[in-house]
Amino acid sequence: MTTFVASLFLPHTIHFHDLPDPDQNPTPPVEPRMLGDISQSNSANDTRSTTTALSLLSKGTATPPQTPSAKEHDDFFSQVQPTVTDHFSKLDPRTLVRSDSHVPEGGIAKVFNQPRSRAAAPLPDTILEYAKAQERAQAMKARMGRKISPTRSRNLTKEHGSDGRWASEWSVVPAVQGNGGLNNAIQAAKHKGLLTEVTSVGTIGFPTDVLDEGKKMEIAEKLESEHDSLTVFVNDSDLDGHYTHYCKTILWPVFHYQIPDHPKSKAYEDHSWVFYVNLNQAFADKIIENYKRGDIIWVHDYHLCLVPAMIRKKLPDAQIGFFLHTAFPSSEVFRCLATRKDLLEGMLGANLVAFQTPEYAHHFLQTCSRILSVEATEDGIQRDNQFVNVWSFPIGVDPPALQLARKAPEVLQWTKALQERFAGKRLIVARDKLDNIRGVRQKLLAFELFLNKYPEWREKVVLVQVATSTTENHELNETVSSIVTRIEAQHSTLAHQPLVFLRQDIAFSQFLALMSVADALMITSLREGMNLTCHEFIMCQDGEAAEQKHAPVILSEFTGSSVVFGGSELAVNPWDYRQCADAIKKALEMDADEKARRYNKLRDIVMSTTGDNWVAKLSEHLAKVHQEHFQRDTMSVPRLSVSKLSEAYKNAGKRLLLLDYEGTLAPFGSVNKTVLTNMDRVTEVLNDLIADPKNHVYVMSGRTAEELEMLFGRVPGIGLIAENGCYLREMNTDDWIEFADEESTSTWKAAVKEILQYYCDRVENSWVEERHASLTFHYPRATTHDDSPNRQAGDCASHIYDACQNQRVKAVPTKESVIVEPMDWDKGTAATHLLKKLQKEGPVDLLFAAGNERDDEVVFRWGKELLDKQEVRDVFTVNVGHRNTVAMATLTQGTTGKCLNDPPDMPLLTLSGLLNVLKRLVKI
Ligand SMILES: O=P(O)(O)OC[C@H]1O[C@H](O[C@H]2O[C@H](CO)[C@@H](O)[C@H](O)[C@H]2O)[C@H](O)[C@@H](O)[C@@H]1O
Repeated sequence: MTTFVASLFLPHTIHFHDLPDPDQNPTPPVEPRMLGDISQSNSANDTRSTTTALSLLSKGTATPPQTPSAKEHDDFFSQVQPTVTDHFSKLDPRTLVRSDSHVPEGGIAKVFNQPRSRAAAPLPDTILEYAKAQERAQAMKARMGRKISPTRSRNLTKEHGSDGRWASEWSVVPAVQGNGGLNNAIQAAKHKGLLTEVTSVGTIGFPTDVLDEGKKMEIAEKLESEHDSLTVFVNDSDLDGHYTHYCKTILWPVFHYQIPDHPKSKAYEDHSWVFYVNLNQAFADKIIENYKRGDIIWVHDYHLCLVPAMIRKKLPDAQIGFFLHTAFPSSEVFRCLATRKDLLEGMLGANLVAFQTPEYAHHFLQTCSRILSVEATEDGIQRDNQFVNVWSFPIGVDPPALQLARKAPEVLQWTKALQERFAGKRLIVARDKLDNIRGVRQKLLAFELFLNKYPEWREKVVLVQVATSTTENHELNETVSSIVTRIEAQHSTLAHQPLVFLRQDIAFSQFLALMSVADALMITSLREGMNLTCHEFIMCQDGEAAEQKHAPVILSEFTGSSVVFGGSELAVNPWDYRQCADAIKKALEMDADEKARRYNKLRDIVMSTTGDNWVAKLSEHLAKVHQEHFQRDTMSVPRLSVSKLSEAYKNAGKRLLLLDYEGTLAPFGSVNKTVLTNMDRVTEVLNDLIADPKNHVYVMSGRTAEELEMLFGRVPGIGLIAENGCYLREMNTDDWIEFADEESTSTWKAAVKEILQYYCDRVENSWVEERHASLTFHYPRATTHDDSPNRQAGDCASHIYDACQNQRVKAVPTKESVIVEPMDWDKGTAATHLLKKLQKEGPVDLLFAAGNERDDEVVFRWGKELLDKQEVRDVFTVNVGHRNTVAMATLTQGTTGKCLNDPPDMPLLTLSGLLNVLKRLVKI
């Protein structure tokens, strides 16, 4: 059994040994070498706008430490680009990487010798132009009349200028980009034996059009055989259009609450969607091609939202999990995406959609409810024929591997060097990507305010901010540069420079050392899925190296980590500069006891919320829900075996028959009309059934007790379950048992009525139907094309879901209506009540339940449980017809005793087919 772990970038990539063309790749290729080997200065612009400790050293009074060498020491502060090996721990065999792996500015080709994109750039500006280009391409393809063969493609590559530079030696190296946190978690789980056969699925992270098919195959084979990795190759346009365009300019900002409202933004009609679709399809195809029955598929992050549904289409029974590592925004933000429905539908192809925090999961549920008008429960999304579980469980780091990595000689050397360098100063540290989401600008402004507000600290504190960047964001760069310059101009003295702003990444060993010597960490992301840098910081503060500093963590309340830390951090709102400035002061002035108290809690959390535990819990949960889904599905797949049913019926001493009314015994009618159809046949069958004293026959319905009494007045003595289980009239009695408590019903009804009235005022022809224990919002649609009432209904359901969370009511969107009813009572609870009572007088041997709607499924599931627990010898559940589609009515059989997989002896039945079955039974 293989577990596929699909993530945009594989944990490994390729480094070509050939020297690149200096015009294309200005940086020389990087072979693995020791720390500090490369000395590379910044661009003029960067040097102008950043402060470095190198300059600090030249101005300052501090003596450079002797170990590591002065050159190495200078390298740290002169923004040296780390080498390949610097990104990884040199001690840990699991290739521990930094959780938050950042691609260096200028792209991955700065680190490895790799080809550049051959995508035709720039992409067309508008959808219209894009469509025309597509048409032209299609026409050309049609004219050519055949697919390009690999040989032909090789020739084309030559014709198009491949100079063979990518044809010779290459080696597999650990990737710098990608989700380091995910890779570490998988490694840790493998190490612990929680996962055995894992196959990574991903791209090698660079454009491959220039490589010929043979080379691609060679690479794919090596990665598969030596690194358990399946390589997804897409063309350069798809890779670039997917990642740089759709992911980075649209999804990433929106998932982090940034709606591009710039007038020139094309975010909402961006043609790059097609590339997103193509790349997702390539991932799905690769997995489908390699899948074997029983395998498990995990799809990771926002780059691959469509993959679950694409796989589900081809592999209906596969066990698929989707984990979103980033934040998931509120529905108000998500609904701005033009492709919102496709993205949600894509994720809902999974059995389990999981998030870092309950808040993101809640947003997702609410968004599905509003945008897709589906029923959202606490546990997931109910769709017509499928339930998708929604869950949250936070990722973590790998503490043992980090502890080991910290013991590397370089880390210890750097720790010592930094301690000496900053002796007598208090150090606030941070490492963030320089993009609009990580709040570096806000942090600098808060730090500036701190220096202005608390002058007594000016000479004593240093903020070391490592700011890495993946994309060129001139506007942000300029803003940040001007703040850095201002702080420097205002607060630097001959003897002291309060800000060290490093515009490039540092090596992993330097990072670990920096985290170890710090007096506080400051993270001010405006939104972030988790932020594992905080977790790494906490591990680095552990033990001797940190001299038990127990340094506090100043952390944005908008990160998943803040939720996990539960208040032991110093939580800040990054937009509130005053609060952030005060938090810096608090961190620096915190007494030892408070520091230790907070630190110990944080340490316990990080030690228990680990990456391997995250893998284990997600795997467990996925297996559980997949099994549940499978059971639900098998309930309605096999057809009813009438011979088996007849046999069981004959042998039963006591039988319980639960028959749904509308859509099962009789067709659906108008909601206003009580008498829907000629009831003669139904009445006759029911009277025959209750004439047998072995039979306990109940009709279940959403209708009120009064309506049911009227409808079944000609079947005296029949049992009735009204309002979907809130009321019960036992057989041969006149009294109704009222399960729903009147007082709490009137309380929630008052609240819900107000909400429904709001929607009634906005949706034409809508109205509210009141029953004793439920309220239904009806919104007959004027035309089938008009989606707005559906949207209003989705909003209405999610509004109720949010407003009435403590009132134990659920809002269920159905066709042209939203039903609001109690959570605690349903047809299943009424049936349980009945069965218990009957069992007091001896066993019930046969349960026969027939229904057609979702509210009948609780009874089907309950029946299955009874059978599993052997509480009832034979259970037959019958699902009549397609939901809400009487014309298509079929009869299928669900959970049965011994005949789950029996061959069908009743192929297709209409509603009246059920009556025929019942008639046949009474004749036995
Ligand atoms: O920048 P991308 O290549 O698009 O990747 C997105 C980020 O992925 C990783 O971060 C995400 O996962 C982390 C672990 O679950 C989580 O802590 C973080 O909040 C998520 O955004 C990766 O660590 C980042 O470098 C990437 O930017």
